[in-house]
Amino acid sequence: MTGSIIRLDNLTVAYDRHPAVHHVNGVIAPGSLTAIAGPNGAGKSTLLKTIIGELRPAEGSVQHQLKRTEFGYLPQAAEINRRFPISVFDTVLLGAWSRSGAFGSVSKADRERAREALQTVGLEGFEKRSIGALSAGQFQRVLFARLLLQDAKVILLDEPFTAIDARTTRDLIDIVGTWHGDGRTVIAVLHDFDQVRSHFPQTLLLARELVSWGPTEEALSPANLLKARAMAERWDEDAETCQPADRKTARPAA
Ligand SMILES: Nc1ncnc2c1ncn2[C@@H]1O[C@H](COP(=O)(O)OP(=O)(O)OP(=O)(O)O)[C@@H](O)[C@H]1O
Repeated sequence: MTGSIIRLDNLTVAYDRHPAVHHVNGVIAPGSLTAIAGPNGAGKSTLLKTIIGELRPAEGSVQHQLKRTEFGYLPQAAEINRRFPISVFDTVLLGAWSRSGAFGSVSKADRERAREALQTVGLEGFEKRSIGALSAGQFQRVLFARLLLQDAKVILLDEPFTAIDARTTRDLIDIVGTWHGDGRTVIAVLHDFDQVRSHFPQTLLLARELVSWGPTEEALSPANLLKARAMAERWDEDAETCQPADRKTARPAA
């Protein structure tokens, strides 16, 4: 696997000048399956949001040739409002938005695809249920069905298996494997190192700065994990401006 679909060039992101991600360099290879790991507050969600263009870099850049609609993005569960009165089926159909447009009608083919996506995630028969009346695991399945319908080139998942039981996690990991098999590029923020080691060939270990990026076993070596922990212990939440850090260059995903 060679080349890059996304390039991070000296990427620095800050909230009100408080730095959250510092001077990250590296590339995501097309078709790669990458985990982003690191302690709480390491900047993992910030990095995903910057890649999809929701946040703007304070310094450096994210370079790619993709349209926004070619990114599929699953935010952390806590960021999604489930009180909105919308059915499971209509939520899945939102995945077809890039084809139908904001006010266009959804094609018959997309309605059929939505039904198939619900079958794939094991939620056949849930079409009319309101999303507020689903368990956390069922709702996560709905969001995966929406991603299936979206048919994105690059899929970013922010803690997709947090608070999800083992069986649902297994089913959703299988879908991630299918996306990888289809040649899509998948990037997921994960906290469970066993999951990362078992299913994600590449890992980016972040502690505001890049600690390591490459084949998972190397990236998550005991020395790198210790380093990430030590960096997290040194964080100054009140730092006003981005302090110059050693520039670290990541290796391209293999
Ligand atoms: N909207 C925001 N406004 C101000 N600061 C923020 C905002 N979002 C995140 N931060 C801060 O940026 C830093 C990185 O947060 P981020 O959510 O990216 O970390 P994370 O690695 O995803 O953490 P976790 O594992 O806890 O989800 C933290 O110090 C956080 O408090």
